[in-house]
Amino acid sequence: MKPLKLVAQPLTKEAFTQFGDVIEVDNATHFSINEGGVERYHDLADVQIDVESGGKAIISYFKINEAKTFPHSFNLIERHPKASQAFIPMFDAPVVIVVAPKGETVTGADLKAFVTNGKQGFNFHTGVWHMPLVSEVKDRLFVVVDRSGPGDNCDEYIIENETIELILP
Ligand SMILES: NC(=O)N[C@@H](O)C(=O)O
Ligand code: NI
Repeated sequence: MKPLKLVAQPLTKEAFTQFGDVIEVDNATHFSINEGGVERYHDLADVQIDVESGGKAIISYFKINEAKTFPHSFNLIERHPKASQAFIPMFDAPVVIVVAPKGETVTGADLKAFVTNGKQGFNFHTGVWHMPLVSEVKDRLFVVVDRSGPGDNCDEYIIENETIELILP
């Protein structure tokens, strides 16, 4: 079967709107605090949590235990039906992500790959399909803002009958 080759496009707020938020200082609302000693880049992402059903926002670190080789073949994607999930890299290097619009089925044609500019994080909105985090470099660290609480918050989906290859730009 001919693989579907996914080539990442640059991550921009405009291109990512239907999937979530881009976390970056460029063009962000910002103001001086602490008597001018600190600049606050304010309200960069919409943290969506199902507090009404017992969910709460948590902050975690994700550390890459296993570097992936690229092109990276995958066919499993996932979504979080109860909350958003933000990733903030603790390093200055591009990160490749793959998303697909909300919905009950996904095909390879629905997938979009993005690559950060090395100074961006990203926040998947509730229910947005995404490839689980991968990196070509071991030990990279990410701050992750997502949810803990009752019930399952991770739906997995296998894209059938397609071989998808994610290519590093
Ligand atoms: N499983 C988990 O917490 N991580 C995934 O949700 C992911 O998007 O990497
Ligand atoms: Ni996830």
